[in-house]
Amino acid sequence: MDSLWFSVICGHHVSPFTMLDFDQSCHRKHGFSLENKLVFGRKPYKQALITARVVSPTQLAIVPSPDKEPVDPDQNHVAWTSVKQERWEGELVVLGEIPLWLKGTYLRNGPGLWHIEDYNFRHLFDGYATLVKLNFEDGRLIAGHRQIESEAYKAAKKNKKICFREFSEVPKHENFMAYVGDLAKLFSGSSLTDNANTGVVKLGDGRVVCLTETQKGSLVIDPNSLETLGRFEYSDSLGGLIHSAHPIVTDAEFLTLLPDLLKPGYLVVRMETGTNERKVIGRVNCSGGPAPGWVHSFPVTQHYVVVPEMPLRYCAQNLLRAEPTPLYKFKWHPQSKAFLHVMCKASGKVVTSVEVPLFVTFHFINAYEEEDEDGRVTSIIADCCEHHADTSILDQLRLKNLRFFKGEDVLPDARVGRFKIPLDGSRNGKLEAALEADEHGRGIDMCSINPAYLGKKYRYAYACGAQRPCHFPNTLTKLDFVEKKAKNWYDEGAVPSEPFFVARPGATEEDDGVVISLISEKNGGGYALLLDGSTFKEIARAKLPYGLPYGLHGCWVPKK
Ligand SMILES: CC1=C[C@H](O/C=C(C)\C=C\C2=C(C)CCCC2(C)C)OC1=O
Ligand SMILES: CC(/C=C/C=O)=C\C=C/O
Ligand SMILES: [Fe+2]
Repeated sequence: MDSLWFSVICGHHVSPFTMLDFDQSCHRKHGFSLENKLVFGRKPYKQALITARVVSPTQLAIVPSPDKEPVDPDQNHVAWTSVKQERWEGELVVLGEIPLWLKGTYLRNGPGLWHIEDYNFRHLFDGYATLVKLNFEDGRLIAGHRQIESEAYKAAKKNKKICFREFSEVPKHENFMAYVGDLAKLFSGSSLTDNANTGVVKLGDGRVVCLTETQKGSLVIDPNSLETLGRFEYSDSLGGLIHSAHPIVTDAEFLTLLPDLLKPGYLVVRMETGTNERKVIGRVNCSGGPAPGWVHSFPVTQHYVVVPEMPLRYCAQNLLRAEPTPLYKFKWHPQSKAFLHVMCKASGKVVTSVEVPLFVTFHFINAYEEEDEDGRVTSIIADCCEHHADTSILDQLRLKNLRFFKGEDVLPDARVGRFKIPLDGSRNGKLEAALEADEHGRGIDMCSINPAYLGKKYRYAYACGAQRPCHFPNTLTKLDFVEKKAKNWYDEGAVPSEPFFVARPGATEEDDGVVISLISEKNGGGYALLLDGSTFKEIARAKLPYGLPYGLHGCWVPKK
């Protein structure tokens, strides 16, 4: 318990206060002292200019980290180190200015705890979910983080071992019969994880849901307390075990894809806001391969859903294995080719399926329709963070690789892949870079756009790029698809998470707003960063009491 952070005393608010006041009141009320451990104020550190909401440390279920004292700082970057404790909340000191119009909560989800007892997980995606919040109001910022209480997480803590199948980790079986029993449970889905560690979305009715690739890993949370409220139960009988981890969510609906591993294809489904019932829009049959391609995400236009069929396909044999394969639950099938299918949202009809060059992507950025002079849709443009049809990025995201950086340039190249899908019956689509990849250091992933441009012609995207040499995307980049230029933000040794764009209410320009990112620093620290959406210059930053692990995707919950 060498460096625990308490989010301070119970039942009262003190703001602003000096460390001395704080320490004394803490001692008076609770009989413990913080011994200058709050080092996140402005210098001198004895003045911790925070407002503390008060949680007794005895109420915190503390998860001690097994990590030993840092030997080599490169191997112990806080981005890849388990979160220090289960939860924390407090006000941060803001340097710069938070726009007064920014009122609401940014939530970010991600895998933040990569060990149980002394067993260390292997892959970034295995970690138990850590939810982070940044609550902005009146230029002030209250931050917090909390572990998501999935069944998988609770069972692991209780039994001191992994109890469900994670991305690459599988529970260890005591004997062969236990293994066979577990396989049976795999088919029913009961052995699959509900560790909702990938994203978080705000539904049109206000419910906030954390998600992962398993359907059972859809968990409702309270965006203020970050408490896990329970499972989001899909009330339909569509079944299936997996879905896209990135549904398209608007105020009106929730669209997602349900891969069908038995009869290779995908169901395109829609859940109307205010309901828990998904209804089938239509079905796409795969054009190649023994199984559907992995659909981590997919794009939509105003009238169409684009269903990607990557040659990186789900693999039933690999699903059954106890030890991870180089491609985990997937298999690379270049001979099966790659396709994009376009489904009309209104009719559920597949209007075209085109073969495209082989590709690998986690994240589609956006898509839109191109029209001729008579307003007829002639083609669809779909953009994604494309890894040059190379699956090695999956291996690069093993914790062993992320924790080892000796200055070598090992991040595989990536580009903004721009697909052009003709709607004139042609059988082939094109794939080209939307801009010179050197503009963003030949690394690109973790993207966001102005949500008002979802499915529409757009000019800007925000993402993580690369400043070489590096082993992981280490810049924030603003992409301009008209000028074909990028603006880059970089802080040496820092690992920034997905830049998230929030539009200024009433804005008319696409990039009028702010970009939020959480930064994990090389010295173990961390801060929340706000960039101007237009100039891409820093407007504010606020240091966290300690650096947080890397996180994946976020959402914005505006203040009501
Ligand atoms: C990316 C990304 C992956 C990750 O996924 C987590 C899980 C638990 C995935 C599990 C599975 C597959 C990837 C393939 C099919 C089977 C199944 C076991 C459901 O979180 C991420 O962000
Ligand atoms: C971290 C990442 C993918 C996350 C998926 O949700 C990719 C990083 C580099 O491309
Ligand atoms: Fe993702």
